[in-house]
Formats: sequence, C-alpha cells, structure tokens
Amino acid sequence: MKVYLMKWPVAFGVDLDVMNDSETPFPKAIVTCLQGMVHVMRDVTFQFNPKNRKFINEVREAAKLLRDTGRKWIHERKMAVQNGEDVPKDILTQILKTAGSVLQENTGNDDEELMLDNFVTFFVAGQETTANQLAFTVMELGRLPEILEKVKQEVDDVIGMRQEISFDDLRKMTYLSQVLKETLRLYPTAPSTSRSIPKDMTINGIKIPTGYPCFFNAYVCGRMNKFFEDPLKFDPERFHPDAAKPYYCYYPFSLGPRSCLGQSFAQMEAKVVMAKLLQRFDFSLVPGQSFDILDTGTLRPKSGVMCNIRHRGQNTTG
Ligand code: HEM
Repeated sequence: MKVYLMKWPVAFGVDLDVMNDSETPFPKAIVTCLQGMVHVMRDVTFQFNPKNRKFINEVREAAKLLRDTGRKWIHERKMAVQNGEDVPKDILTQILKTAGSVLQENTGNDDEELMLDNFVTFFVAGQETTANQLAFTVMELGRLPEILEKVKQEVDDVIGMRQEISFDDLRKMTYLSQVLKETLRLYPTAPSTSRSIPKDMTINGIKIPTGYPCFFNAYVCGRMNKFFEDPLKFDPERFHPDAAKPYYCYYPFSLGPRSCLGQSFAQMEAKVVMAKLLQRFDFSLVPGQSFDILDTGTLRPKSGVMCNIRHRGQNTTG
C-alpha cells in the first residue's frame, strides 16, 4: 500500500496530478533537492568531490525547476489579485501577503527571492514526511492487533459510518493521536535537525566553539532507555493525556521558533487519512516483511508496507 497525500491543491491551488504520475518532473525535483540537501549536511566535502559533479548539476537543475515553477505560480496569483479575481485563502496567498509586508521595509528583488525561498522550503520540508508517518503507523498497527482493535473502536465510536469528519471529531479521537505520536517517537520521519552555535557555549561539560553545527537526533532520543522505559516497545499509553509529558527528549517536529511550520496541518492530515482508512478497511500485513527502515534524510519503511486489504464487512481480499 502506498499513501500519497494531496496537500498541494490545499496549499497552492494547483493540482500536479501526482496520483496518476509519480514521475512528474516537479515531485521528482523535490526529491532530488532533498537528497542534495542531505548529502551536503552529512558530508561537508561532498560538493568538492569531482565524482559528485553530475549529481550536483542535477540538484541545481531541480532547484531551478522548483524556483521557476514558483515564480510562475506567484506571478499568476499576483495577476489574479490585481485583476480583482476571487483567490483561495491558501498558503500561496499567505506567502504573497507576508512578502508584501516585508517589502515595505525592504527594496529591490528581495520580496521575490524571499517568496521563492518560502515556496521551496514548504515543498521540500513537507515532502513525504506525513505519508511515511502513515506507512509506519499502518506497519505498527498491523503488528499489534490489540492496539489496532482499540483505535478502530474509537474511530467507530466517534465517526461511525459518517463521510465527513469535523474538527470536533478529530479532537475526540485521542487514542488515534496517541498512536500517531508514538509512531513518531520510534520513527521520526524527519529524524534530525541542526543548529549553528552563535557563541561559544558549554553543555554538560563539553565546550562547543562558535560557528560549529550541532545535530539533534530525534530518532536516537526516542529510543533511549534514559528517556523512555522499554523504548523499543510500541506503546501509545506513553502519550495518554494523563501521562507525564516527555521533557525535551521527544521532538519529531523540532522545538523552538524554527520548529516545523506544518506540524498542526500535518497531524490533522494524518488523523483524517488514518481515521478514514480505519473506518473503511480491514488490513493485515503480508507475512515475511523485514520492517527495516531506510534513511534518505527522511525515514521510510525500506520495502514499503505490504498489506492485504478489504472493505470492512466484505469477504473479498485485494
Ligand atoms: C509528519 C510530518 C512532518 C514532520 C515529522 C516534520 C518535521 C519537521 C522538522 C523536524 C523540521 C525542522 C525544524 C528545525 O530545523 O528545527 C521541519 C521544518 C519545517 N516543516 Fe515540517 N514536518 C512534517 C510535515 C510538514 C508539512 C506537511 C509541512 C508543510 C505543510 C511542513 C513544513 C515545514 C516547514 C515550512 C519547515 C521549516 C520551518 C522553518 O525553517 O522555520 N512540515 N519539519
């Protein structure tokens, strides 16, 4: 089972037809840019090795495609606004508004460059993280029938067979939230983040000089005995509303002012998709899968998550 999420129409009012064609140049360019970013972050010598020149050129081309596309969409939306057309209240409109207010303080082409930076960041940052979170959730639920039953029961109690899911329904599905949070503890789909140090500091007796990049790894923290009892056990009760909150050791969306901008959106999206899946389908894992994790900068199940799936209440398998 492969999960594609359609956040682009929501964000930019544009449908890129990824459901029918995952080889469309735009999504491919996002993946290439993400790969380039990860290589450079993990190996400072990467860009100087002549062996990597071909790949680096591909990344440059991909970044150009993203920026050119962004420029076109921004231009079209600006025209629509100027012509008094009704425009959606989406992220593209928000980017235009923000750049507009920055423009009052800046001059030159800064506004367009800033808009394009935000545009590209949005796409690269949101790439596959939620889809992979859902894949890991399905994987764990498939391995743990008791938890699967419990979460399915909650979905049945809250939405039954209703088609629409309201914001209030989402709030009521607390166990599903716990399952999704626990998934990101064991499988933080964006596993690490970094910060550079503006001045010398000492942490736990270790001196860190100015300018050094520091990496924080949510995958490692989430699996440490020191922070989580029996850390490899998938246990949504850790995130029960009455349980003690993890203190600076659980940060799949990072922490602080530059933490994930899409966190609320992503978790709402994940909850809706998961609730719909549980409402409509029974699924079981195809036996003999490895459950290995592949790290390409974001984490994903190495060989996908193969499921037998059938409509609830029907007997046929598919
Ligand atoms: C399960 C899903 C997601 C996870 C685990 C995740 C995780 C993260 C992490 C760890 C960061 C790095 C923050 C830092 O360096 O401190 C980040 C940044 C960011 N994310 Fe997400 N993300 C997810 C989904 C999304 C989605 C769907 C969007 C867009 C709708 C998004 C937009 C962003 C943006 C714009 C940033 C950059 C924020 C900044 O630099 O100020 N993310 N995300």
